[in-house]
Amino acid sequence: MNKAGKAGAPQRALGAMSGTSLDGVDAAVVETDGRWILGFGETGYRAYSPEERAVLRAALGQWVGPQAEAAAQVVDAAHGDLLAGFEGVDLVGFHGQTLAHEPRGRGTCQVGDGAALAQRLGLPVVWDFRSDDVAMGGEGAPLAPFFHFACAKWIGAQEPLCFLNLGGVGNLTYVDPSFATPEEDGALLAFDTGPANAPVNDLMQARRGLEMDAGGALAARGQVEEGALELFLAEPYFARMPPKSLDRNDFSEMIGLVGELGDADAAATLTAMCAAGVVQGMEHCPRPPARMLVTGGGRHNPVLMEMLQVSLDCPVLPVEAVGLDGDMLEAQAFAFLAVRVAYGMATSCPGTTGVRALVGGGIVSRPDKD
Ligand SMILES: Nc1ncnc2c1ncn2[C@@H]1O[C@H](COP(=O)(O)OP(=O)(O)OP(=O)(O)O)[C@@H](O)[C@H]1O
Ligand SMILES: CC(=O)N[C@H]1[C@@H]2OC[C@@H](O2)[C@@H](O)[C@@H]1O[C@H](C)C(=O)O
Repeated sequence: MNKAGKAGAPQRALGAMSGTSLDGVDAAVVETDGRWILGFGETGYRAYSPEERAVLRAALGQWVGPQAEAAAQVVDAAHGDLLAGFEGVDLVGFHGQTLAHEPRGRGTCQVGDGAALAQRLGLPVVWDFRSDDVAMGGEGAPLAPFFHFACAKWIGAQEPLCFLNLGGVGNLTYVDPSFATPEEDGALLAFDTGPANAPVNDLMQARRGLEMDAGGALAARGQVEEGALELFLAEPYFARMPPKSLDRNDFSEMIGLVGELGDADAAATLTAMCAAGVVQGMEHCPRPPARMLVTGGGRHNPVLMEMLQVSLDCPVLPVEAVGLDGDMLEAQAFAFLAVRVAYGMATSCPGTTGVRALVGGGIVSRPDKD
């Protein structure tokens, strides 16, 4: 891998992400030369059916075997359906679905066959973005930070700022836009903040048979149990210096901390845990950011957004405040990263994943000509 690769001709890249909440596949087009965002294009979404979701859920934590293979088939079919509907695309960035993530142990596992997708779409497909980073001593996640750097430039940011993604897991990127490139030491710091929506979703599923606490309505009626919150923050993960990353189910026992509480208090406490992980994480930022731009489904939860706002000294805003699309930022990130991989440019650095040196992960699969 030539990590010193340079930006090239503009490409229209289509990125696709199947996130930890297992709701469906997001896809989005980005025009980029690998360094700058030149424009945003069409977006799309393909929800998983309840049956497909059950197959994916059953495979979480599986590295190989029939359940992982069944999950891979679901992922391949859903991506094939969704991505075939896009036109005028030069290449595809295919994240796949993370089933297991243990960067200091067995590695990282995203299912989905990029070579088969390249045949089906008749386009080059970049995939397996995380493995090289892990092999080089990195966390393999988060990978969106290089795209966040480009977003900061796109919106004309002059002051350091944070991007916060609140999906199943939370991840934070501190960007200093005074640097010219994301690879420079100090331009980026990134890490997973802790569980975000996953524990609340699990609670809603277990107690009410619902997917989520829509609008934070249940949490809004509850009281935060401070003792449980303290126990949560005593987890060694929070004292670890970043970069650091999590698997979706790393904090699944959190639900046990609220086991004795009523539904509303339990929802309020799990929501507060998500916010507290972020607030704790902010201590690692080299300078206070001028604003925090929030992406991912958690930005739709006003209780969570308010908990963040009261604890942080900067404005906490959905990314829509600066004209970005908070439902598509991750898919756009993998479009952008695909072009960087194609041009031999780095996709992570010591500040984003803790990798030893700059690394450009990813496999490029091209369709057969005949
Ligand atoms: N209106 C809403 N009210 C409350 N919570 C919401 C709302 N909309 C979405 N969410 C939360 O956001 C979650 C989905 O977030 P998102 O789509 O960003 O996850 P993801 O991309 O799968 O996760 P990750 O970024 O961890 O891979 C839902 O499962 C839910 O918990
Ligand atoms: C191993 C893995 O798939 N991690 C995801 C997950 O979902 C959110 C958080 O945990 C982040 O670390 C990462 O995704 C984003 C897109 C990233 O790599 O930047």
